Amino acid sequence: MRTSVLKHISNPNEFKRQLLDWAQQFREIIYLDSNNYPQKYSSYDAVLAVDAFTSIKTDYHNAFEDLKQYQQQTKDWLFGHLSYDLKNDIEKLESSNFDGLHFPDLFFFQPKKLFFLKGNQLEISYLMMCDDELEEDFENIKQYRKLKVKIQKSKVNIEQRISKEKYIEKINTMLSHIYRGDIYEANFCMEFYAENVIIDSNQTFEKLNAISEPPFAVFFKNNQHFLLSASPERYIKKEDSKIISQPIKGTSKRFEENNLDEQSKTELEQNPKERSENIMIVDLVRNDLSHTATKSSVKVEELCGIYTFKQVHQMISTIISEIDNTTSPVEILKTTFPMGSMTGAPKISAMQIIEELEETKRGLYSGAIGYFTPIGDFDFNVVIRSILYNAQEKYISFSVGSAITALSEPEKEYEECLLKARAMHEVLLS
Ligand SMILES: C=C(O[C@@H]1C=C(C(=O)O)C=C[C@H]1O)C(=O)O
Repeated sequence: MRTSVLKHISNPNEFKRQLLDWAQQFREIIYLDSNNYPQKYSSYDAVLAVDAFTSIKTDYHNAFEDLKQYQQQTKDWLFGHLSYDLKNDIEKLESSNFDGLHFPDLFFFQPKKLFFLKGNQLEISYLMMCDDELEEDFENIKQYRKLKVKIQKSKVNIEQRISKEKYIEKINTMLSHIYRGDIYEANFCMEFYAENVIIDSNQTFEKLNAISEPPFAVFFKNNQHFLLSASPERYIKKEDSKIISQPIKGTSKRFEENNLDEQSKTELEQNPKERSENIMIVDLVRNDLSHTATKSSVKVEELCGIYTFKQVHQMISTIISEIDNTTSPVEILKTTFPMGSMTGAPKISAMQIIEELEETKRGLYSGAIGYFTPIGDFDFNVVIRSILYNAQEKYISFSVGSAITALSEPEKEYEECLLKARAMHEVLLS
C-alpha cells in the first residue's frame, strides 16, 4: 500500500526546518518533534504526516467506536487528535462552557505522505497513488527556502478569561470540595485569549519550540485550525504488548544561576505537596491501565523522577503494563482517557467539579495528539503549553492549569499557572 525509501540527511536540524516549511502548502499537517530530548521510549526524532487520503471527524457521540472502526478498516498510519470533551462519550458528563475555537472533538487522517527522521536517517513513505512524486518532493524539500511573504500580523492583545480575584475564589471552592471529601485532587485550568488576530502560525511555532525544546512538540493544521504545542508530557504509548504512561505532576521554576536552579530542583523533588499530587495520579493511572492489563502486569517503573526542560523542572512518573494481543488499541485509549494528570482523583467527580468551576470548554487543550501505526501501536502526548488558533475566526487561545490538593495555597497555584503561561505570552507578544 505504501512505497518506502531511505535517505541520508547530513544536517537533520536544517532538514527539519525545511520539511516543516515545505509542508505548509497542505491542508492537513501533523509535525512531531522530540527536539533530541534524551528519553527511553522515543521512536523517532521527528515525524511529518501531510495530505489526507481519508479522514474521520466527529463530535463526541460514539466517537471511540467510530475511531475503532476507522483504525481497524484502514490498518495504516493514522494521525490526529482526541479532545478533552470525548469524556462525554465515556461518562455521563457534558461540556457547556464557552468555546471560541470550535475544533472538532475528534479528527484523524490517513496521510498520503509521511516522513520519519531518526539520527541521520530519513524514511519517506508515500501511498502508492502518489509515489511517483516522492523523489521530486525530496529534492524540493532539500532546497526549500521559505518565501518571505509578509503576513499582515496584527497586534495581539491577550486577555484573561478569569481574573485573579475570581481565580482565588474558585480555588477556595475547589478546596472546600476537597475538605468535604468529594475529591482528593483536581486540575483547575484557565484560559488566556486574543480576538481579531492574525498570526504566522509556522513562525509562532518555531519560536515557541525554540524557547521550550520539549520532547512532544507538535505543529498541527487542519485547514483553519492550528495547534502549536510545546508539550513536555506523554499521555500514553503502545509498543507491541507494552503500554507506557508518563504523567507529570509537580512543577518548579528554572533559574539562570546554577545554585538557585539546583535548589529549585531539589525543592521540587522533596516537596510533600508535589510528591503527593504526583502519587495520587500514579494510583489513578495504575487503576486506568488495570482495565486492559494482563494479570499483575501494571508496574511503576519510575516514581517522581525529576526532569529539566528549558522553561521548567517537572516531576514525572512512568507506569507500564502488558496487554494481550486481542485488546484493540482504541479500547486502551478509551479506558484511560482523559489522562489523570489533567483531571484528578476520583476522576469522574473531579471532571464534574472542573466543568462547574472552569469557564472555558477545554476542547483540544488537555486532550491528546499523536498517531497509530499500521499494526495498531500508538503514541500520544498531552496537549498543554500550547497555542490554539482558529485562523478563520481570528481567535487565539492558550490555557494553563495546576493540580489542587488539600495542601494547595491559592496564590502559589496562581503563580504556577503564570509560570506555565510565560512561554506562550512571550512568543505572542514578541
Ligand atoms: C495543566 C497544565 O499542566 C499539568 C499540571 C502540572 C502540575 O500541576 O504540575 C504538570 C503537568 C500537567 O499535567 C498546564 O501546563 O497547563
